Amino acid sequence: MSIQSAVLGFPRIGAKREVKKATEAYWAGKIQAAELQKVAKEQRLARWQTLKDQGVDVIPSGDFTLYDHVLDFNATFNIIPSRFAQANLSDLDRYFAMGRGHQKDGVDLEAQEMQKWFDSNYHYIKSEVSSKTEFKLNNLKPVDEFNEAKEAGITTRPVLVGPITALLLGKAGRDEGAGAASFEPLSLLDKLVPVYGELLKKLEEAGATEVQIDEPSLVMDSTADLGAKYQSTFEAFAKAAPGLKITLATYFGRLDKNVEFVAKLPVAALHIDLDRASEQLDQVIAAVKPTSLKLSLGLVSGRNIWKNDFEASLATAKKAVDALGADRVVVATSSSLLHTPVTLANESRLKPEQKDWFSFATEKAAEVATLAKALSGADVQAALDANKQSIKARRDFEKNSDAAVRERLAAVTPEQYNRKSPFPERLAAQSKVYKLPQFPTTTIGSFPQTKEIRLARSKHTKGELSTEEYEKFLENEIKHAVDFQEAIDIDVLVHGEPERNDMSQYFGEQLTGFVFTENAWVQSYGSRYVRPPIVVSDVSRPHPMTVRWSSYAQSLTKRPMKGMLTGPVTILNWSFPRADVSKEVQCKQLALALRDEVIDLANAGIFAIQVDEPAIREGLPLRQVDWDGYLTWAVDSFKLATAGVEDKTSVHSHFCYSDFSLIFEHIKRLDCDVISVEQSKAGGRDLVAFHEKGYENEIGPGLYDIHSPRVPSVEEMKGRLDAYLKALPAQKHIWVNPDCGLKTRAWPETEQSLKNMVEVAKLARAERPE
Ligand SMILES: Nc1nc2c(c(=O)[nH]1)N[C@@H](CNc1ccc(C(=O)N[C@@H](CCC(=O)N[C@@H](CCC(=O)N[C@@H](CCC(=O)O)C(=O)O)C(=O)O)C(=O)O)cc1)CN2
Ligand code: MET
Ligand SMILES: [Zn+2]
Repeated sequence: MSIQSAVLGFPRIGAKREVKKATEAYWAGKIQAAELQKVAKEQRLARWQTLKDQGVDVIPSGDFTLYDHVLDFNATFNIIPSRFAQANLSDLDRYFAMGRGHQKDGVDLEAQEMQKWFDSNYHYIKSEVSSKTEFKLNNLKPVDEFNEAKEAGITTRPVLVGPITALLLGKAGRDEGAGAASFEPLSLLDKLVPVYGELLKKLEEAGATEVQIDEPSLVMDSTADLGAKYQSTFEAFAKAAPGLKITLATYFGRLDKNVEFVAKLPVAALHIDLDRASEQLDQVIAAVKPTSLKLSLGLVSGRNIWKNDFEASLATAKKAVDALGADRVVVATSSSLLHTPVTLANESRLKPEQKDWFSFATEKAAEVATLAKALSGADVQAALDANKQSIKARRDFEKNSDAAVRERLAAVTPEQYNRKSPFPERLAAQSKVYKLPQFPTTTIGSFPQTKEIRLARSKHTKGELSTEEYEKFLENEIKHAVDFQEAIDIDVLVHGEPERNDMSQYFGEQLTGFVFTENAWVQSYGSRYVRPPIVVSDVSRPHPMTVRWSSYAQSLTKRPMKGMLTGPVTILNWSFPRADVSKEVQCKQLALALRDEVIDLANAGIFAIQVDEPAIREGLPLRQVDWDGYLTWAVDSFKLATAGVEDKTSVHSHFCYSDFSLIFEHIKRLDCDVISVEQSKAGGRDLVAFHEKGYENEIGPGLYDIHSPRVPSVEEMKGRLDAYLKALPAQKHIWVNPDCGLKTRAWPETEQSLKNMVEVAKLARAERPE
């Protein structure tokens, strides 16, 4: 009996970022839709061929996307808010408009809200549903892509977002009007299921024998009471397409008690994540044993880049084989591989001994295939031996540690976690340094990362531009940003971050203990990708990282300059962490490195220092019982990084991606002088908690969405500010700022948007004199 290997999903960006380049060229009007579709097709074929070449048995289809797979789901099932449905746009432009907004030829559409995909740095587009949503098959993308693969000679397993997860991830849209606050997206399940069943039927008719339905929500507390809904849903699917074998995929965490109802569902196989939650294996085996379910073992991580330890994986798999029999076991990736880079093959600068520690998506596909072959009794001894050697070499390296870093961390005292005085005293001390107006205006840090900036950096990396020339270039950029902010009358300035390729990678590149890559891009949202640095050993700061740029910027102006750092939790969450040391230790090592930087900035005369922690919320464990453990070390790390300065220095932080109400007490414990939060798409939803819990420190709720090129009008932002003021009636100190940094924007829209924003602050000051 041979055991099958399966890959749950593969990166869709292309090994050389082909999809980014083509979509951006299309948006810029440089290529036509047909050219874009041609690139998309080439990429789909290349992905299938890669997986086939690596020896994978079960190859996914339908997981390719030009923007986001949840947006694809919405387009297929006609979850299209009326403002998009009514717009005079092609289907493709309507699709992109839903993801990124549209402002052209008199059409002005705000993008839909983005949200983090579970605990990852991937963002999906949040569906807007309402009682007016009419599910129907608006397109047949999953069937078309299945057919496309079939024509290329590859039989695939189509992948679909599960209906319950899809609805749980959505929200009541504007079309619901006044009833939106009480509208439950899940109430639409009964209407969605028959249409979903129709799609399954069409896949079956097209010749599919299997389908993968992703229900990652099953690893969250929110599904504990949904057993009956899952049961009726999957019963309906079994009826709609009786010939289709369904693999119900769960990932990113453990099923816990949900496994009791999940094991009874009328599906063919259950997939579990043994990378994130290996502890669930015994419980799951016990639950599925009496049934006829197959168990798909998620052994090869879809979330990190470490080479799989074959010996450990095979031991785990044997446990399942012994309990269930070989015919009921599948070996798979833990989740889709979209969170990992495409291939190690394009990394030429990693030292060979380091390269040998890693596996990216293509290499992971080969790992799954090898594991399945090993379990099926095929002769893969050479591969097993090579793997054993690599793992041993890594373990040997991991024995090294930096004594100075370890000793410093061990010697940290409780006082080092806290500012010297409480907020009101700090505020008094800070007001003596700079007297800011009411509704002070600021931005979140970055200004447009133009083509010129990227080109200069790329030339500098390649040695075509000297360090002196590059730094002169950056100074000019900073000067331009400072002059602009003064000209439009911003109160607290930033230097604009032109020197950074990415807010976490930039720090990773300057700290000891990280390695970084050349082409290892991972999709963050739409056409925006990141190259997460990799933590391989103890972390320390060999030299100041940002002081030079902030000091230069401050030298250009009398207005207060805000220094700009990425916080320890965010650097860690946006890196690939090492696996041999706890995240807490890695985070606190980062915190100590940043603490020195914060103190250096203050000593250089920087008045305000913003330490961004946009990823603190995303790293929140998926099960609530695990929250306190994480939040304790995460918040402590931020405090350790920031509390070393005197009262007169203003510590800011910034958070994007809403839903802070859940972790509000911990946000409070950060004890920032000022925090800015993304809020424009959430319409003030998160501010309720700040009011109800009596938050006293200063807040800057974002006035406009920066992910979209559209320019918000004064009226629009003034309306938003008024709504925020209503939600925060007792709050004395409200800042006026955008939702997030402006790096993905171009200058023309940035100039106009910020001018409008300053106008809004001035209107508000006139209405509420001090
Ligand atoms: N890590 C991370 N996660 C995050 C964020 C973030 O800023 N960083 N922000 C939130 C939203 N996510 C985002 C993710 C990426 C980008 C983004 O702008 N990415 C850039 C790449 C940034 C980068 O690393 N740029 C490098 C390399 C740029 C490049 O493509 N260079 C060219 C050469 C220059 C040229 O000719 O243009 C090349 O290599 O071919 C640089 O500036 O140096 C992109 O996709 O375009 C923005 C937001 C949440 N998660
Ligand atoms: C994703 S949070 C971004 C914060 C950063 N300071 C910026 O302005 O780009
Ligand atoms: Zn942000």
